[in-house]
Amino acid sequence: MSGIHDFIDNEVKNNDVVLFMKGTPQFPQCGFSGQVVQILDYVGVDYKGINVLADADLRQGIKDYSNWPTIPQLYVKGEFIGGCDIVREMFQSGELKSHLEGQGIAVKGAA
Ligand SMILES: N[C@@H](CCC(=O)N[C@@H](CS)C(=O)NCC(=O)O)C(=O)O
Ligand code: FES
Repeated sequence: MSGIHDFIDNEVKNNDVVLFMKGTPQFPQCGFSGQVVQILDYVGVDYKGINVLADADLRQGIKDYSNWPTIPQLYVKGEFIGGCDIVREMFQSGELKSHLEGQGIAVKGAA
């Protein structure tokens, strides 16, 4: 358990934008994860996708780490942002882009 916690901790602290998801950015294996992939790609931000389906301990571990019951989960600069609903709302309001820019993270897309 602490091994998974440390793995997650390292990933979210060493990558500006991390998406814990089902499947990969190239091949999402759930519509909720796929929606966040589409949004991040549209915004044009670089991110690391981590497939929780590859590891049952990781799938549970990220829920414990974030105290959030579902996948996907988006992290920006080590901070938990939310799941699909929250990311979509932030995207629609423009808050996602402004939050990324406020953190000094490049956004290259039209949004
Ligand atoms: N309303 C959620 C949708 C995500 C969701 O419901 N995920 C479910 C189905 S993919 C989940 O992760 N269930 C626990 C699991 O599969 O481990 C959100 O905003 O992210
Ligand atoms: S895997 Fe069935 S809803 Fe996500």
